[in-house]
Amino acid sequence: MTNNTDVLAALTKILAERKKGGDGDKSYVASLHQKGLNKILEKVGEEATETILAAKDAEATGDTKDLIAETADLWFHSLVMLSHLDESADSVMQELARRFGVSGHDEKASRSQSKTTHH
Ligand SMILES: N=c1c2ncn([C@@H]3O[C@H](COP(=O)(O)OP(=O)(O)OP(=O)(O)O)[C@@H](O)[C@H]3O)c2ncn1[C@@H]1O[C@H](COP(=O)(O)O)[C@@H](O)[C@H]1O
Repeated sequence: MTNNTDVLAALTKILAERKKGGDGDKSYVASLHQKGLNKILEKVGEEATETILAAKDAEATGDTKDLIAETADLWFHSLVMLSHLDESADSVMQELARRFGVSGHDEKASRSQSKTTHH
């Protein structure tokens, strides 16, 4: 795999295929779908915690190797979660594209403004 965007697209395709079917003994992703959403969410939570611990270690040691591996685990399991709910990375990329260039502070202010308008 040469291009980072290709990896995401290829992985998205494999994840969709695994969701349609697959032998849980041979495929980790198929086994997660068979175990169900709670198991997938448990993995997302576990990998999020491991990512946080790795980030603290990276700050202390300057070594980011484990941080990169744990973040990859977290992203991967988040993609399985999206796929389980018939969503994909593409929707998340579209949401990030929509937000692109809008300051986080401005976006938050517009959220509270629309809340007051609705009340
Ligand atoms: N990117 C990944 C990927 N990243 C992490 N993992 C797996 O995620 C699992 C989670 O790691 P853990 O250490 O938490 O595993 P564990 O302790 O055995 O898990 P539990 O028993 O506690 O649930 C490991 O088995 C890893 O191998 C992945 N498994 C698959 N992929 C991709 O998904 C594709 C489809 O995979 P299969 O469905 O297995 O063919 C592969 O070709 C890869 O591209």
